[in-house]
Amino acid sequence: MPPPLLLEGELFPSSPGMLHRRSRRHHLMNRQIRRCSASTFFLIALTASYLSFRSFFPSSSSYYLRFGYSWDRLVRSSASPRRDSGISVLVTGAAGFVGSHVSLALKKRGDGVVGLDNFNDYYDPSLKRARQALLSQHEVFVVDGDINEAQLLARLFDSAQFTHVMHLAAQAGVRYAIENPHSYVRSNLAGLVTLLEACKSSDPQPAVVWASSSSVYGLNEKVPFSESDATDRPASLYAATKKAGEEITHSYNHIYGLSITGLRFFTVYGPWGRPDMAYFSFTKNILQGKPITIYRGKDGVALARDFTFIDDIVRGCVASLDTAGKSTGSGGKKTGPAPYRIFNLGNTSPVTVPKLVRILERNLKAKAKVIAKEMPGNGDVPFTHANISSARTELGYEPKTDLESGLKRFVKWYMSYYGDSNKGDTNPEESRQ
Ligand SMILES: O=C(O)[C@H]1O[C@H](OP(=O)(O)OP(=O)(O)OC[C@H]2O[C@@H](n3ccc(=O)[nH]c3=O)[C@H](O)[C@@H]2O)[C@H](O)[C@@H](O)[C@@H]1O
Repeated sequence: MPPPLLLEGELFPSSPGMLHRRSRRHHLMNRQIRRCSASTFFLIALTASYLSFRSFFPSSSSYYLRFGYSWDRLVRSSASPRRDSGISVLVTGAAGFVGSHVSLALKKRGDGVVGLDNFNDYYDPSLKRARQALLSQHEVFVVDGDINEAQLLARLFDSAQFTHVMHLAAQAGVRYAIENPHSYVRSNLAGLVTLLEACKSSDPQPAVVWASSSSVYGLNEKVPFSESDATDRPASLYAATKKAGEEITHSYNHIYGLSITGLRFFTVYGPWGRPDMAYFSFTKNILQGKPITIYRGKDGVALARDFTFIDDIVRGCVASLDTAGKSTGSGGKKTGPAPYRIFNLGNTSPVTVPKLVRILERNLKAKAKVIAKEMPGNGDVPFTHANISSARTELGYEPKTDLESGLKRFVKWYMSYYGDSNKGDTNPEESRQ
């Protein structure tokens, strides 16, 4: 194949002058090509080393977003108390129902608060984002992360000196365990242990207050339920994981000197509540003219719950933080005994589910279309009733809100949040009702 014309002319010039000029041009071009190759090589090498540097981190951009200078600054500033002798609290599940309320209450009285939440889609995550937005208005920083991320927890404890951890992140819901048992193991067992490991290794160790559940009483028939009652007959996997949590926290208290307070919440309800709970989904269905199912116990007996209003629960949580003794461990070793406490936080006045529906009907000015069904054997218990003497004595806990006034406040919030647009339709738990 003949060589290209231009090249032929360069190699066999028609005149010496031309040869000279062409040879200089040729020389210059060669130099440019060499320079080009060198810079191309340099660029390739640079890109390669950048890429291999990036691969050290799970995701470089999220790494910098999470652990960059401004992330640290946000964590530190959010964790700093604004009052003398204020406490500094890491609240897990901060975008959840109880977590968001407790975070706000602490921040409002001048304590430092950093939230942690994985924003999972067990129920409508947009409600969790709305709670986060509210917290952000009050300068509470909520970190997007999971309690199973040991590296993240270690970094949080490095960035701020938390005096307390309010552990509320969990897989909630009694009946959903039939559908997704592993999410209970992941959050309520594995996540709990990862969090306790971080607490035990932190120096100084924080005091831990965490959410257990009234469901640990399971098939207990002695009423009202007292903390000293047997809790060895759970009726659901959810209850079993909460009971296991009480044992797990006990072992961390015993071995590492972590100060532990477990709170057995009794069916908490109120504004910004959880859409998977009966009072919430009943409200939505009544407004939409859809039927609701009311379960009945043996021989048609109405089921009852010791429904407890969120503000009362918040007071109990804050009092638990305030009275929690210090952890005694250091460098992963206990230096003396630390407090281990368990309290019922209930309302002490159980109300039947049909009565709950009647109160909702009055507040919503609408009639419920009721389907009555026998309670399915999927983890439910017929009734709950809290003895709160211990919480009264040790925490000064005194519930102030009856179901009538609490539901009134819930309905007011529901109407202002959703309007009558029935926005609740987008909730994933819809399919679970
Ligand atoms: O106190 C607790 O420890 C627990 O309280 C609630 O669990 P639960 O009391 O079962 O609350 P709901 O799911 O709101 O049910 C309340 C009552 O309504 C009944 N119900 C529920 C749903 C339904 O469609 N129909 C119905 O009659 C239930 O059987 C129950 O008696 C929470 O969902 C748990 O996360 C929490 O740990």
